[in-house]
Amino acid sequence: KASKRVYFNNPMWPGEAHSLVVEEVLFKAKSEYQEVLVFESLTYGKVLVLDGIVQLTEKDECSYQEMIVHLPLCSIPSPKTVLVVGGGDGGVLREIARHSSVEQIDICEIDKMVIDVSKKFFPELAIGFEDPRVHLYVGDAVEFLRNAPEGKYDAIIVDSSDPVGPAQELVEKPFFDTAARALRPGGVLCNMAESMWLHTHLIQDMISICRETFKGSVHYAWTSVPTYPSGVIGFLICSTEGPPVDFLNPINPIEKLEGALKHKRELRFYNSEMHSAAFALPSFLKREVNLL
Ligand SMILES: NCCCCCc1nc2ccccc2[nH]1
Repeated sequence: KASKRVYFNNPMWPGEAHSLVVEEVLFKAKSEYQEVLVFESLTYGKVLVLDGIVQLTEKDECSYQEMIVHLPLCSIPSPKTVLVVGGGDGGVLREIARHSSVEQIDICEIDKMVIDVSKKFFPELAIGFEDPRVHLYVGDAVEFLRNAPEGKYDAIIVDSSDPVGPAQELVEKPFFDTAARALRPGGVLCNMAESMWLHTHLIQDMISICRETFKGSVHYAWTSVPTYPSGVIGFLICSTEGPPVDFLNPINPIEKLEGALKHKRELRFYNSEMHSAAFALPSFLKREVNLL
């Protein structure tokens, strides 16, 4: 069976391309917001692509999903209310469900097709929607947050796609202002924050906005995702003014997480050493972005 190769060229990574061998295309359609593609790859399992950008593969999604959730949630004592912006594939919900202190998980995803496609093709991620603490809102997160009660959330996780489509508004100041207002004092925000190799200007812009909006602390952390061009993705992690948050030394030890397993799947990437290491930054990045 001849398999073909797909090449991912994109203005987000000019001058380079990432490619994967395709065994079989499983789904391809245009939603109200973006093109949604799912295919079986030769070596990374099933792959979810939105507007030509790989969002996740079965093989390496654990790196992104576990780090974007446990870096913030393991940094605050017993998180209870969490909001997910984006995250329609369900992987972030699956990871939040490991925290037994969490009582309510709101998720605001704009594109229903992403949810339906994940439930059909990525059951090991969409399992996150089965947790009884999850409340799903399909709509625009800026609108959702404008109507959210002040100080409602302990943590907000922004699992967005790139700011070149429906997620454009999730890197702009109004969004950060509404997120800060919806967080309790000492609450934490964790956003997907692109690649240190490719997007230091965008990272700097986000940091500048967050330094104004979040009077607690602002940190950049990163992880390895082989199927993201440049091989890494970063996270911008902020806390509002209030009880200080020490992101570099997780207070919720990993044992508590393992113990809270609801769905019998062990952590494949996150642990407390990877947590602390994620905040270690290369010298060029420390020079190019003002993190302290
Ligand atoms: N919603 C999951 C995160 C999606 C991130 C996708 C992504 N991965 C990238 C790698 C390099 C440049 C831009 C990128 N955008």
